[in-house]
Amino acid sequence: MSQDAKPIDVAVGILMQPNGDVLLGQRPEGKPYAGYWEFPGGKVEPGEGIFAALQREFKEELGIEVLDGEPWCGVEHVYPHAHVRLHFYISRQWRGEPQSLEGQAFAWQGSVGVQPLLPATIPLIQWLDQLRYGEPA
Ligand SMILES: Nc1nc2c([nH]c(=O)n2[C@@H]2O[C@H](COP(=O)(O)OP(=O)(O)OP(=O)(O)O)[C@@H](O)[C@H]2O)c(=O)[nH]1
Repeated sequence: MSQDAKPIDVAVGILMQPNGDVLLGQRPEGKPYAGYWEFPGGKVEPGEGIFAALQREFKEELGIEVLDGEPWCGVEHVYPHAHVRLHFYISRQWRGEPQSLEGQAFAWQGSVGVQPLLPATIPLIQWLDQLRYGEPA
C-alpha cells in the first residue's frame, strides 16, 4: 500500500483492572507482524463508530463485552503494509473473561514485559506507566 494512502482507522482497547493490570494479545499467524504483542482491537468498518468497532473486535477476538471506554490518545503510524490511525480507549468495565477465540495468546500485565510489541504501540507503554503510576517522562 502506498504511504500516501488515506489512513485506516483502528480501534484499540486497553482493558484496565482496578490494580492497573492491562490486557495484551499476540498477533496470530497469517497477519502482518504475526507474533508481535498489541492491545486488542482492529480496523473500523465503513460507517461504523470507533467504539462500536472496539466492542465488535473484543467480542470476536476475546468473547468480551466491553461496557465502557474513555478515548485516551491517538497515534498515526506508517507501516510498509498500511498507514494506520490508532484510536486508543481505556476501559475499566467489561463483562466476561478473555478467551482465545482466534487461537492467539493473551496476557494481563502490570509493567508490560511481553515482547516484541508493535512499533506504534511501544510509546504507549511509557505513557501508560505515567497514567497508572505517575512516573516522570
Ligand atoms: N489492535 C491493534 N492494532 C495495532 C496496534 N498497534 C498497531 O500499530 N496496530 C496496527 O493496526 C492495524 C490493525 O489491524 P488488524 O489487521 O489487526 O485489524 P483486523 O483485526 O481488523 O484485521 P483483519 O483485516 O484481518 O480483519 C494493524 O496494521 C496493526 O499493525 C495495537 O496496539 N493494537
